[in-house]
Amino acid sequence: MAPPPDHPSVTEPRIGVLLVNLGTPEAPDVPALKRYLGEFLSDPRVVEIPQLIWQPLLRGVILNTRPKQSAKAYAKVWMDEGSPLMVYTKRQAEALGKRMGSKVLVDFAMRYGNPNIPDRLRHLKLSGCDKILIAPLYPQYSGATTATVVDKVGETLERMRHQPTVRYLAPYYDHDAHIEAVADSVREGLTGIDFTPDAVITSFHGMPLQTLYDGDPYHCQCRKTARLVSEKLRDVISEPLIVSFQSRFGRAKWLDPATEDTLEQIPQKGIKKVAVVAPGFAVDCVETLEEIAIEGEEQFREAGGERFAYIPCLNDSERSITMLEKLVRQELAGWLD
Ligand SMILES: C=CC1=C(C)c2cc3[nH]c(cc4nc(cc5[nH]c(cc1n2)c(C)c5CCC(=O)O)C(CCC(=O)O)=C4C)c(C)c3C=C
Ligand SMILES: [Fe+2]
Ligand SMILES: [Fe+2]
Repeated sequence: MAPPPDHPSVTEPRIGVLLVNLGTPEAPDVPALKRYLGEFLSDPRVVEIPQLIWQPLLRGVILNTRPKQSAKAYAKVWMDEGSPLMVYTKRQAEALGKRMGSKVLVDFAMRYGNPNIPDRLRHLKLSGCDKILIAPLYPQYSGATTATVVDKVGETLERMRHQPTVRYLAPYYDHDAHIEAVADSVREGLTGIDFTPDAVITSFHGMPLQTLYDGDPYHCQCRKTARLVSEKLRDVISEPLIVSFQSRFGRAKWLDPATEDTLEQIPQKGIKKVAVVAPGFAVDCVETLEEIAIEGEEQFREAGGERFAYIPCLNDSERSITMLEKLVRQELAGWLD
C-alpha cells in the first residue's frame, strides 16, 4: 500500500558502509596545516594533557612552528589528486563499493577535516541506509584513533531523531585476512627488490608510553600483528620481524624502540640491508612516505646502512580490497544474506 500523500518520502532500504580514516590537510601549505593540526591535536583523546595547560601551548607555540615543518613533509609526497591518505582511502571506498553490490552503499569519511563523519552519515541515512557499518581503518585499536571515530559517530547520532542502526568493524590486527594480506605484500615487496635484506622492520605509529600503562591495547596489538606476520613468512624470513614505533611527538616518553633509533643503530650490528613495512597504516600517508621511505632511508644510510627498501601499505591493491570485503562481509552477517 502506498503511503498517504502527506507522508515523508520512503526510500528503498540499503546498508551503508562508512570507511573512516584519520584526516589530512587540504593542501601542503601552512594555513591548511594549521587548521588540520589545530583540530586533530585539540582532541583530548590524542593529546591527554589537561586542555587548560595544553591549549595555550598548542595555540601559542606548536601551531606557530610545526605547520611550516609539516607542510614541507607533505609537499614531498603530495599526489596530483591530493594527499596520499585521502587519495588511497577514496580509491578503497570506490573499489569496495563495486565489490559489495547494489544493496550496499560504500562511502568514506575523515575523522578530522573533510569529508567529515556527520555529513557522510547523514548522506547515507538520506540515501536509505537504516543500517550502517562504521569501519575505522585502523588494524590496531587505540584510544587516539579508533575510539575517536566512535566518539564522533555517537555525537552525530545524538542529534538525529531517526537514527540508523550502527555496527563497528572490530580491530583486525590479528584477523587472518589482514595477516595474509600484509604477509603477501611483504612477499611481493621482497621479490621486487634486487637484494636479500638482513632484516625486515615493521614500523608502527607510536603512542605515549603512558597509554600502555593506562590500558590502551595498541602496543600489544601491534606486537601481535608483527608476530603473526613473522609466522606466516617463516619460509622467506628466518628471523622474526623487528618491531619499532615511529612519529614521536612531544616531550613525553613514547613506545620503544623508536624506528628512527632502530634505523640508526642496526648498521653497527651488521644489519646493512633492510626492508621496512608499516602494517599499522591502512594506506600510505605522510608518515610512511616521507618519514620512513624518504627520511628513514637517509637516516639508515648516514648510519652506515647500504640497501633500503620500503614496502608500500595495502592501499587500494586487489589484496587490500579482498581483505576489506572479507572483513566487511563478516560484520554484515545477518544484515546482508
Ligand atoms: C595508525 C595509528 C595512529 C596512531 C596510534 C596515532 C597516534 C598519534 N598521532 C599523533 C600525532 C600526529 N600524527 C600525525 C599524522 C598521522 N597519524 C596517523 C595515524 C596514527 N596516529 C596517520 C595515518 C597520520 C598521517 C595523516 C596524513 O595526513 O597523512 C601528525 C601530523 C603529521 C605531522 O605533522 O607530522 C601528528 C602531529 C599523536 C600525538 C598520537 C598519539 C597520541
Ligand atoms: Fe598520528
Ligand atoms: Fe611524521
